[in-house]
Amino acid sequence: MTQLKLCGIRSKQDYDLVSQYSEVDYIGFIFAESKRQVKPEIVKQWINEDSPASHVGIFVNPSIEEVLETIDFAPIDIIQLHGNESTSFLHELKSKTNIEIWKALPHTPETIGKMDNYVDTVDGFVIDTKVQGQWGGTGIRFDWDAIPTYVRYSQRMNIKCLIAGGINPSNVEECLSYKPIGIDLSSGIETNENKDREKMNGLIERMNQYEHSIS
Ligand SMILES: O=C(O)c1ccccc1N[C@@H]1O[C@H](COP(=O)(O)O)[C@@H](O)[C@H]1O
Repeated sequence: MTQLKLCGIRSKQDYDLVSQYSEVDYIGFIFAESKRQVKPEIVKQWINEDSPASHVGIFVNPSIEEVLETIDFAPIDIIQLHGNESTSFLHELKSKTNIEIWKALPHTPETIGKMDNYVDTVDGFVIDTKVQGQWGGTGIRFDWDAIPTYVRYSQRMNIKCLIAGGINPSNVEECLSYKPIGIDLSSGIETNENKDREKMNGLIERMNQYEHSIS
């Protein structure tokens, strides 16, 4: 089954809702400046450490100290970097944390070249839509005809790659038809800034329907 990451958890209620679905592989928290920003000491109170899902912390151009302080508080399994972080920063971060690091990159004609720069340093990629002045969580999709290129690259390099940006219950089957390794959603499962049970049910139902239709 396609890997599933749900991101931008803002409350215990959001966390408990998304944790109910066995299909969820990753649960993400935004520690960067955003309407979805959460504090590590609060996140620590929400996380169930026995959860089968991995917990992902999202940062944008953080300092090493900021990441270390955050993961000291909150039991985070994966660091996702959504800014302009350099490979030397990533090396240093890896040596100081020794946990999985994913690099988020905006989809552009140059993205594969950028992945080449990072591939030996990171454990995974997230490809998101490029939106001027925003780092992520935009609810806007990119041209999904590009997905197979990212899939081929990540299979060749044996590295994880999730597709993000504007995926929602209404278009998830179309997205899955491009055969991504994993998908990452935030806005698409929200209503009035909360994760929405109906949208979650719709998402999982359609993902399961798609999987059955190809099996
Ligand atoms: O969601 C945010 O507020 C956010 C802020 C800063 C960096 C990344 C952010 N979210 C990431 O965006 C995609 C999901 O986007 P969408 O809302 O589904 O279009 C995902 O990678 C989040 O980690």
